[in-house]
Amino acid sequence: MVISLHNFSNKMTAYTKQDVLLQATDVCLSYDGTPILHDINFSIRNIVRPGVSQGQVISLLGRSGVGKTQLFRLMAGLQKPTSGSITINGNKQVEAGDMGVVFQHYYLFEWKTIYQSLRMATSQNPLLKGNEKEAIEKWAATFDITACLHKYPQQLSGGQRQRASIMQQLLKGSKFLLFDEPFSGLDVCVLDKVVDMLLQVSMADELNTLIIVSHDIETSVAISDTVYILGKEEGGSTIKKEIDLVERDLAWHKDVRRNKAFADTLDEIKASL
Ligand SMILES: Nc1ncnc2c1ncn2[C@@H]1O[C@H](COP(=O)(O)OP(=O)(O)OP(=O)(O)O)[C@@H](O)[C@H]1O
Repeated sequence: MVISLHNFSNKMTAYTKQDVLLQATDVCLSYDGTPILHDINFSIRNIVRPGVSQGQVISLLGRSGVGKTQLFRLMAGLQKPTSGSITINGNKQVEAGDMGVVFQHYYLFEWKTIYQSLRMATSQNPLLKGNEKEAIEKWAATFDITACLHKYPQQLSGGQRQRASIMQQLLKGSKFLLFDEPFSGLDVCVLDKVVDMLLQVSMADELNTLIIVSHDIETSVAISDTVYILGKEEGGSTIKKEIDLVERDLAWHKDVRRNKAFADTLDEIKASL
């Protein structure tokens, strides 16, 4: 069923939301009886656009200390909720390794060249069997790090390390990619490149699902289709608001920041933090 039609720049954009890719159900987390997260419920669905390989981009926003990192860790399978569940692809409880996780301090093996690290990543992906080298070279060209492949991480800039780190997760074959503060500490030009790169990754496969935890509200909203706002309540933090940016015709437009509705949405988000 087609949910909605949008008219932008004379182009009609039809889309449907189909299978649930990730489901959080009644998730609670406490430490020594102190509630941190409470009653977290949301589902991420596969967005399907005719003729476009459209992945999903979700941002998780909230004030400092609200519990974003804790929810990130639960989604990454690095920690179990005290109660409730997070499942992917039907009914599979998420476990460490199911998701590609790109930490803020890009984790690469310091004693291996970038190529060696990436080669290790490809060995975990049966779909690349026999084409590992080609896959590495293709993504390296896309991410503009071909010249870095035979260097060690300490010989790379922060931006190059970040791109290598994202490639590492992509080559493992993870459809879910979790990003912890991907925009922090980047200069404006590099930030634009990272945004472009994330959009390319999201559109590389219809099932690619990027989940971004960030303090940079404007950049996050500009590239997302959905925003979740985590807010504090008596019994722990919970999702206080979900904003469907596709419904608002604010997703998938390069110049969205010039749109008045975009500015209004930023104001709305800031007011609800
Ligand atoms: N191991 C732990 N034991 C007890 N409390 C913890 C533990 N880890 C985190 N917390 C608490 O959980 C709450 C949420 O922390 P979290 O790091 O998820 O916040 P955040 O939203 O990511 O903050 P920031 O934006 O500042 O990184 C905080 O009150 C923190 O003190």
